[in-house]
Amino acid sequence: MASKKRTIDAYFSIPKAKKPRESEPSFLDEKITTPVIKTTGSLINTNDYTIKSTAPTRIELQSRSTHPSYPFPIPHLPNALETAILDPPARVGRAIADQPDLDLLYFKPYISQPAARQLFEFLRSELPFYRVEYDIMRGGTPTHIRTPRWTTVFGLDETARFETNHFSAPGSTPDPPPQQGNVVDARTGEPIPVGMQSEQKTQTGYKATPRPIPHCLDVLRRSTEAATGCQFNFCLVNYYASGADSISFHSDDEQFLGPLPAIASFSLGARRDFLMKQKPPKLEPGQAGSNGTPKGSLKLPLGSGDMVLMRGRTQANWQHSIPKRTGKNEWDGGRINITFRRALVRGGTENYYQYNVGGGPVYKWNAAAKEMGLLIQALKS
Ligand SMILES: O=C(O)CCC(=O)C(=O)O
Ligand SMILES: [Fe+2]
Repeated sequence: MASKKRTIDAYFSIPKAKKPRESEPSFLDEKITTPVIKTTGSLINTNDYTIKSTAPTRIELQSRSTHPSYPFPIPHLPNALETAILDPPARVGRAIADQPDLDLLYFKPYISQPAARQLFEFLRSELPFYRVEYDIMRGGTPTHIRTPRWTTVFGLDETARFETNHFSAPGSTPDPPPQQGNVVDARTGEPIPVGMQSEQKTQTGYKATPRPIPHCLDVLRRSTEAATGCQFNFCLVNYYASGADSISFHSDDEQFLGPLPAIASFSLGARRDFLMKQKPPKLEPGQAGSNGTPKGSLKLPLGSGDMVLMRGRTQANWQHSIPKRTGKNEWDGGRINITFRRALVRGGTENYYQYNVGGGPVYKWNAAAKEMGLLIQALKS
């Protein structure tokens, strides 16, 4: 999925919504069953993610990230977990660069096992999730795609920032991020409208309604920046409820990330295989024959707490995927993937919200039913 060549002007304007990442035929996507929506189950947060010895105090529970763009407030991490995450990585990263254009740094693990388990339970319980659907043309045929995993996203590209008012709530953790408000131009500080409907209006504002990275994920973002020397302004979260959830081969090579993007990718929960394969070599114009067979490949069985930094020429030359798992491996208790990225221009913000939040309903983990439930129905019950 190499990006098409674009002019500089096009590069700095809002691109048309890019490609969906899924390349499975639609019948595969349709096989993903709609989650059974429980109207009786309560979605009130029971904090079932806590490990007994580090149960949050009442004060900790009062500390939450709030923002008009959030469907509900998102609690801060329990103090002990926050401290564990702010510690330097449990192991130094191992460079993997033994194949052409491959440049990885593999922390195995980055987060210790108990902290990774607790973070998994916390994020699954506390974040809003979406099952995004969209229509595309595939080989000339209109195709409906149902993203085969749960997704959510937070962040804003480099051209803008969230206005800060430096208010910190009583009982907040020692180093709270300032309360974050309106979206403003990074250079001028002028307010930028969000949630714009018409194409014309999106020249001045965002179609998307960007969400600030909540404190619980910002702690990990800051730790990752310190450990890698890279900067990140976006946080994408995938939840693979079982082996039936997946992500097909793709590259995160969008132009809005710039030419050599660094992407930090965390795994929490069940172990899943992360497959990488080299892109087929490009043909010179006029060159006859097939594209040739890509030679390079790699399999990393990512465990809870592991982090892979993909950098340099990796996205330009390699694809990656989390394939489905069937049979006895299918019911694995679930896996969360968190990626930190740096989007340079507005097109990145529009793309990420379109494909990771979309226009459908909000879901939240239902601890009693042990599945995602529709938020709106749970609140009514
Ligand atoms: O779940 C993973 O490890 C990979 C996720 C991924 O490739 C993506 O979100 O772009
Ligand atoms: Fe990816």
